[in-house]
Amino acid sequence: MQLGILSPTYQFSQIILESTTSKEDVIKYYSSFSDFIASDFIPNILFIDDALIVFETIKKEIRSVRKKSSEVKLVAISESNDIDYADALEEIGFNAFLLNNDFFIKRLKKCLNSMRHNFFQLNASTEINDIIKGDSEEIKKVFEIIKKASTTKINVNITGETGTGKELVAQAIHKQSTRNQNPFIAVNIAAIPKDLIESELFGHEEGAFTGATKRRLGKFEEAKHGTLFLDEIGELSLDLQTKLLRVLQENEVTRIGSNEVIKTDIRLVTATHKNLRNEVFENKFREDLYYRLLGLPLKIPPLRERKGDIIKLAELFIEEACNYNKITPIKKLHADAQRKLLSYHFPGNVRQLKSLIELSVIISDYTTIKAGDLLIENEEIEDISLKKERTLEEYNIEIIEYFLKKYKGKVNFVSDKLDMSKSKIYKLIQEKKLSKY
Ligand SMILES: Nc1ncnc2c1ncn2[C@@H]1O[C@H](COP(=O)(O)OP(=O)(O)OP(=O)(O)O)[C@@H](O)[C@H]1O
Repeated sequence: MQLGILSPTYQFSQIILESTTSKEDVIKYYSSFSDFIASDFIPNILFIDDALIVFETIKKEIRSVRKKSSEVKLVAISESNDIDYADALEEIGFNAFLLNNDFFIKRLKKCLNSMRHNFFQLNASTEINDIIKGDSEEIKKVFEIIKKASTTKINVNITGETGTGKELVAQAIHKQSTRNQNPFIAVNIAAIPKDLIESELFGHEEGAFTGATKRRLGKFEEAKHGTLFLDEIGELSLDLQTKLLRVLQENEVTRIGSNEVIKTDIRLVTATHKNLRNEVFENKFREDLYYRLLGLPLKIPPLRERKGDIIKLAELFIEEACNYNKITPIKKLHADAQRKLLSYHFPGNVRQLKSLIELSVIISDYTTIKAGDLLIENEEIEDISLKKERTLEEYNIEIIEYFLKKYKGKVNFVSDKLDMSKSKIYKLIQEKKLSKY
C-alpha cells in the first residue's frame, strides 16, 4: 500500500514506519500540502498532522488532494480530543481521525490494518463475486441473499462455522449497499476483554472510569451512516444484551459517563457460530434481542458442503501466495493434491484451506503442488465409504486408497494392515491409477 505523510516534522513518518506491518508499504513524507500536490506519488492513505490544518484554507487543500486522487483515504492526526473538531474534519472530507495520545501507536496499527484490509479486499471491487470467491450452487444462494439484504436497511444475522467467510459476507453486504461510502466497522466481541466491551461499543467520557484518560468514541458512533459488524454476538453478556437492545430500539447511544444522547444511524450485521436459538432456550441470550438481530438470516454452508468451491478457492490462494512471495510461474495444483483437498472435511473451512495452500506454495519444490505438500494436521481423511452405493471392488479400491494416503504411499504398511499382497496392491495402483498420497 502507498502511504503519504503530511507533517511539518519528521516524527510522524518515524512512528508510521514503526507501525506498518507490511514490507510492501511505500511511505513518502511531505512537509506541506504544496510539496505533496507537486509530487507524482499517489497514496492510498494520506496521514495529515493537524498542525497543517488551517480551517480557512483546508477545504481548498483537500479539494486539490482529491483532484490528485479521488480514492485517497484521509486520516487526521490530532492531539485534540474535541469531538466537534473531529466532526468538522469529517464534514470536510476526512475518512478517519486519530487521537495522538498514549494509545496512538495501537490505534494507528488498527487503523492501518483495517484500511489495508479494506483496500485489498473491499475497495478492490464492489462486485460480490470479486469479494467472495466461489461458484458452487450453495455459494450462489448466499450471493442472492446478499443482494436482497443490500437493497434494504434490514439487519442481517450471519451464521456459519469458523472460517466460512462471515466477515467477508458482511463486507460484501456493506459494499453493495448505498452506505458503501461510509465506514464498515467490524468488532469481534469474543476478542475484547469483557470489562472493555461496553466502552468499545458505546464509547466513554474522560474520567468515566479508572483508566479513561480521554474521551473515546464507541463503535456505534464510528460506524455513523455505515455498517457495524458485530462478530461472535453470542458472547455478549446478558447485561450488555439489555443495553444493546435499548440502543437498537431507540437508535440512540450514550457514552459511559455522559448524559448526552447521540443519534445512531447504522446497519447492523451480526454473526455467530453458535446456535442463538438454543442460547435463547438456555436463557443465555435474550429472546427480544434475538428477534431484533435476526432480521434476515444468512447461513454460510461449511466448505465440505460446497466442494464445488474447493479447487477454485485453492487456485486463487495459490495465485495470491505466489504473487505475494514473488514466485513465478504461478504453481499448479497436481491432480493428486486436488483429490486430497476434495476428500478432506476442513473443520477450519476457507481459513484453513487458505493457510494450507499458503504453506504448500512455500514448501513445494518446482512448479507443482503435490498431495504430499498439503500438510493436513492429523491427516483426517473424510469417511465417505458408506455414503454412496458402490460395488465391492469399488469399496476395495477406496479402502486401499484410504490406507495408502494414511501411510503416505508405503505399500508394505498397507499390505500388512489389509492382509493383502504387495504385488496385488501395486497391480491395482497401476491398473486403477490409484492415488498413493
Ligand atoms: N469465499 C471466499 N473467497 C475468498 N476468501 C475467502 C472466502 N471465504 C473466506 N475467505 C477468507 O478466509 C478467511 C476467513 O474468513 P472470515 O474471517 O470472513 O471468516 P469468519 O467466518 O468470519 O471466521 P470466524 O468465525 O473465525 O470469525 C479470510 O482470510 C477470508 O478472506
